Parts: sequence; structure tokens; C-alpha cells
Amino acid sequence: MATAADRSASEWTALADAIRWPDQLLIDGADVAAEGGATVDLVAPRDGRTVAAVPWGSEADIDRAVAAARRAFDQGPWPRMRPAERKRIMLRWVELIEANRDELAAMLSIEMGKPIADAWGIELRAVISTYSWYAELADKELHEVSDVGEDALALITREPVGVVGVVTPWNFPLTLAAWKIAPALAVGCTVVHRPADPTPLSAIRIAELAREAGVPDGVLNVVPGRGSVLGRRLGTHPDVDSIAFTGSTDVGRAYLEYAARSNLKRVWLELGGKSPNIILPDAPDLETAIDTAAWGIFFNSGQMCTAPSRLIVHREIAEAVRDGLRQRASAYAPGDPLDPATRMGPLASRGRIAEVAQHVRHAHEDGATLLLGGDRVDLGGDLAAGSYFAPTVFDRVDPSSRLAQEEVFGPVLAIVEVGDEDEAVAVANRSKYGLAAGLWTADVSRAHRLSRRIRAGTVWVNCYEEGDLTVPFGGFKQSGNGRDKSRHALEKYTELKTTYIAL
Ligand SMILES: NC(=O)C1=CN([C@@H]2O[C@H](COP(=O)(O)OP(=O)(O)OC[C@H]3O[C@@H](n4cnc5c(N)ncnc54)[C@H](OP(=O)(O)O)[C@@H]3O)[C@@H](O)[C@H]2O)C=CC1
Ligand SMILES: CCCCCC/C=C/C(=O)O
Repeated sequence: MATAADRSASEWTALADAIRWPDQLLIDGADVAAEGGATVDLVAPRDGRTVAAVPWGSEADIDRAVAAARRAFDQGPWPRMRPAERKRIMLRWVELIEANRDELAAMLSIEMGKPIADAWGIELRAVISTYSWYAELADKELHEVSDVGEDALALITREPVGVVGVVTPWNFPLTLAAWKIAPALAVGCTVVHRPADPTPLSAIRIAELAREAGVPDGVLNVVPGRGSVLGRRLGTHPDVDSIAFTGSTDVGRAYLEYAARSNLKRVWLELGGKSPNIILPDAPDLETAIDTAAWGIFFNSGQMCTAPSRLIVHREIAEAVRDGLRQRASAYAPGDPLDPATRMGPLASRGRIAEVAQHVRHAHEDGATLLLGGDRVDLGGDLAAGSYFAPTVFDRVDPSSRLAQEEVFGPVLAIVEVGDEDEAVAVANRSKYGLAAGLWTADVSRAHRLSRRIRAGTVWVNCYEEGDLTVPFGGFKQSGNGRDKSRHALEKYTELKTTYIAL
């Protein structure tokens, strides 16, 4: 089976150097310059080099894109097309993504520093399976007939909501965009996508492939640009019917306000997390639990909304867990993202170093004990200007302290010791977030009992970050509303219509 390791680091570097970066916005099926020809530099966190000029859209460009999406929805063929035809076009798109998988993976390694093994093996795999899963769902039965008696016929149909503003982050940029764009397009919506600052050009490349596959003009438009300006314009636009956003809780709140003061568009939010990962003394395999705890927090440099960033450990096994984490940390020493052996790359931008360092400072101030790391790493040579941060672990973290409560979005783990399962659950739930949780126990009754008590959208038992397109993903509490993935995602992109016919 093919893997990213089929190419060497120097071969991936040559491929990355040869990337043809998109240099135009994609609106209404056309490559267009941003208003006034504005661009900003794309700086690679791998080495601090400027690699491309990003077309930098304005409010006027959002207006153009929304007008195109509106036309494509109100007058175009996409929502009216037979679902089997939409499916055929989307599956052709999937083939093109597969054919361009190496280039797209290298784009991610350059744009946001994802290790090429993860970009190729995890992210592009997720992107391909998401687009194909929703393409296949497009022509499956979505409607219902209600039994209302002999003298009437009641149809419950799902209709596309209309124009969807998709606003996505940079940590799993193509996957999180696919989780929204794929179901929206499958049911016949049209989309204006505002990708995150660090990852604008891979998003445009995906839309170019959609166009090549036959997705009609105006159905998928991509406009990078200043997030607060474009986000506000999309969020308040009267012709946008729905917003699907993944990002921070603060910005999610802004989208709710925009909807309230404009057209009450539907707002779907997948926000932050501070996920607890509880290891109890009866964990079926402590070594696997420790491996997974380390992988979970250092994977993607900790830049996961689901990162298991609060390790809640029973006192009896705390010492073994600490030792295990110390041993495993060296495997995550940051390295060149274009080397297929690298397990942890840089943070997604230079600015993120200061943000993560501030959380480390707070942990020190609040009395936590530093076990490992805690600082920026200079890889020297060509990578000296890269944004690398050491795998970091704090022990004896007060569950009310800032490190235990605030999302770091970096490779920083907080260990909290507890004395029993009730305390573990209480600490786990002591958070404004409720996105995900982990639980390690061999006792199946305890697993069910505790997972019911944990307030989170996903509880992983004896595993972490496992998933499948068939299961929904989203949060309780301030981690958001609605669900990505699975048939449940269709709730976000459809309206239910009742047609009641007297017979
Ligand atoms: N759930 C997830 O997967 C993710 C969660 N996050 C969380 O967000 C934190 C910060 O990361 P960051 O990348 O800054 O992510 P944010 O979600 O905070 O998004 C920042 C983007 O939103 C824009 N923005 C700022 N204010 C507004 C507003 N009022 N209306 C609309 N858009 C606005 C910013 O634009 P401008 O540059 O103009 O200010 C920027 O483009 C992370 O530390 C993490 O906690 C981040 C990424 C993914
Ligand atoms: C193996 C993990 C794939 C998950 C992709 C998306 C998750 C994003 C997040 O948690 O931020």
C-alpha cells in the first residue's frame, strides 16, 4: 500500500518547490483577481520563507461570491439536478482529488506545517472519504411520508437551505472544509468558502478540481481575506441562508450576533475544546493508554479542537504515567514537516509561538510543575526561522487554573491527579467546553456509567480520535451546536418541508 514514505524528504521538498500555487480567487467558476489586485504573502511555518502571493479578497469580493452562489442556487442547475447526477459529478471530483493527493498534501505541509505523513495519510484520506461518502448519500432516500389517515397525504421533504457561508480553520483545513462543503453540495446547496489565513491556497485548489469535475459555476466559490472583515460580511449578508463555522468560541459568538442582527440565518458552530482524558487504574493496557495520551496531545502539534489536553489520572498510576510520557516525548521532537519520518512539525504560524508561550507562562505562574519542554525549538540551518515548539507536559495542574481551563491549541499537556472516579468526572466536567473526552477502563459497566456522566459530544473509551464518517462530530456546552459528519450533518444544510394534501 502506498504511503508518504514512498518519497524521501528531498523528493517531497522538490515536489513542494514545484507547486503551482493558485493566484486568483475562484468566483462563479472563474479565476478572478481580488478587488484592487490585493495580495498578501504566504509564509511557510516550516522555514519562515514566503512561498506565494495570496489573492486577498474584500467585502466587495464576498458580495460578488454571494451573488454568484445566490444565482447558482436560485436559477442554476445544481439544486434542480437529479441527485444521481450530482453524485456522478462529486465522484469525478473525488477522483481528481485522489489524482492530486501528493500535491495537496505538500500544500498542507507548506501552508500550515502538517507533517507530510499525516497530511498524506490522515488528512487527505479523510478528505477523500468525506467527499465520496456524501456523494454517495446524494441519491439516497431522504424524504418521509407520514401516515395521517386515509383522507390526506403528508409529505416531509428535505430541501436544500440555500447559500451556505463556510468558514473554516487551518488545523485540519481540507477535512473540516470537506465536512461542511460535501454535505452542503450533496443536497444541492451552493457555497461561499472563506478559508483560514494560513491555508487559503489549498482551499482554492480543491475548488479548481471541483470546477474541472463539472461542478457548475457559482456552486463553490472561495474567497480568502481578512477574517474579521469577510466573516462579518458573510455573517450579516441578507443573501446567505446559513453559516457553518469551525473555530474559536469567541468568533462563534460573533456569528450568532451577526445572524441576530441580519436575516436570522442558521448558524452552526464547531468551536473549541479542553478535552479530558481519564486514565483509571483498571485501564486494560496502561502502555497503550500512555502511548495514546502522548500521541493525542502532540499529534498535529496539539492544534486539535479535540486534543486530550487535560490528562486526568488516578493517583495509583500517576507515577507510571509520568514516566511513560517522559519516555515517549522524544519521538515527538519537532522536525521538518516534509520529512516522512517527522511525527510533530511546527506550529501553524510564527504568531502561534507567542500564544502558546503565554499559556506556558500562565502555568508557571499558577504553580504547575514543568515535566518536559516549555519553549520554542530552533532547528537551525534552513529551518532556523521555523515555528517549532517542544512537546510540553505540566504536572500537578490545579483543575481550576488557567492551563486546565483555557484552550492552548499547542503541544501542551496538563496532568491532574484524582483519587476516584467521582472526582475524575467532576474534574472532567469542570469546563465551559464539552467537545470530546477519553476514558480508559476495562470495566464495561464503569465505562457506560462514566461516559453517560461526561458532558461531551464524543466519549472515546480505550481509544482516542477514532471515528468514521457514519458517526456525528460536535460539541456540548460552549463547544458549539449541530453536528458534522454522518447523516446528522444534513440537518445543517436542509430545511424540512411539510406538504399536506387533502385527498
Ligand atoms: N475548533 C477548531 O478546530 C479550532 C479552534 N480554534 C481555536 O481558536 C483559537 C485561535 O485560533 P485562530 O486561528 O485565531 O481562530 P479563530 O477562530 O479565533 O479565528 C480567527 C479568524 O476569525 C477572524 N475573526 C476575528 N474576529 C472576528 C469576528 N468578530 N467575526 C468574524 N471573524 C472574526 C479572524 O480575523 P482577523 O485576522 O481579521 O482578526 C481570523 O481570521 C485557537 O487557539 C483555538 O482555541 C482555532 C482553529 C480551529
Ligand atoms: C485522526 C483525526 C482526524 C480528525 C480530523 C478533524 C479534527 C479536527 C479537530 O479536532 O480540530
